[in-house]
Amino acid sequence: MEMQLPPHEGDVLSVVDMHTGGEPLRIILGGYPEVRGDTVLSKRRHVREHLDQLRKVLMYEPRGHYDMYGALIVDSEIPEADLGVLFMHNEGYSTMCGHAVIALGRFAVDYKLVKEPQSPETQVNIHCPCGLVKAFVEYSAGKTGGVRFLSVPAFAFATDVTVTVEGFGEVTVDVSYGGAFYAFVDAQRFNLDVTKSRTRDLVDAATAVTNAVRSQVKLHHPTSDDLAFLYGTILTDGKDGFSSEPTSNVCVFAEAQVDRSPTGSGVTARVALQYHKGLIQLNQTRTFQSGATGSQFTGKAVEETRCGDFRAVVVEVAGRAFYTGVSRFVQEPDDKLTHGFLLN
Ligand SMILES: O=C(O)[C@H]1NCC[C@@H]1O
Repeated sequence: MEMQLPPHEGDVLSVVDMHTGGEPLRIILGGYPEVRGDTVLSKRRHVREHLDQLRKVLMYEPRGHYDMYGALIVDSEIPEADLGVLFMHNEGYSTMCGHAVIALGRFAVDYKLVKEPQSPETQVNIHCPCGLVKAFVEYSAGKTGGVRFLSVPAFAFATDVTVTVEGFGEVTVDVSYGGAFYAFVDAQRFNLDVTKSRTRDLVDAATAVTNAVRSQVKLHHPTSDDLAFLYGTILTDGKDGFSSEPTSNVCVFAEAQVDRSPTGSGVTARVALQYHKGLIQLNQTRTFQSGATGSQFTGKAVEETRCGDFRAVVVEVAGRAFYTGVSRFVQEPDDKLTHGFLLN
């Protein structure tokens, strides 16, 4: 039977679904109104203020779920960018997303958003809200594969900051930036293990840390105030010294959303932190494993740079994304739940 659209009213939202290390990415192909704004950052403000109901339609139940993640492709004001992108999740709009860049790199080549793919790698310049991210997509015999990307300058913002965390007392955290700001804590501080503990316990501890840092530490970013907020907390296994063994972490971001992947922007921030502490050298590759699914990314600092007054590094992260399907979503006017809902 041929697929036909059911009864509906209004625009049909069409998407391609992928996952990177288990973390979903819903790439929006059509159905969105024009996103106004001269820059990718101002487009991010525009969708937040004027089109947020569409985020809920696509991210929330019944079409999505609590931990759904999305990407909306937009025009970029940077001439060398192949595409601009806005990221969305259960609470709003992120400034950087590594798992999405890994998926979008493949998608951009497969859906011909770049001219003339090159073997063995095709470069795709993706303008994220945090800045230009260069992705390199494996390409041979017409097929796309793994993706590595060079992120925006990443830096340790503050180390050994003590905050008072509700339910846990004083906790010492590091705060680092990898396109978004994260707090980092060894899960042992909460008697938890990122690979074995219940997800709910990891989420509770990480969320308490996020709330504490958000209210007690003032963040700033040298290039834009839009970037100066804490995106989430990453609990680690504490294995930050260089080793050829993988190190595990779990990222809890936005509104207690759990990343299934090792978190590309988190790996970027964690590598910057390890480099800042003298625990790794340039070009020493580490493997980062998701405590949630066991999926892996690699990460290394490849170059020293600056970001305003911060000593920063360019970090390369690599991983693999897969397609899971395509969908067309419709709405019916008498459906009271059409705008989406979440269960807490
Ligand atoms: O890989 C990343 O960077 C992202 N995954 C979900 C949370 C982060 O934005």
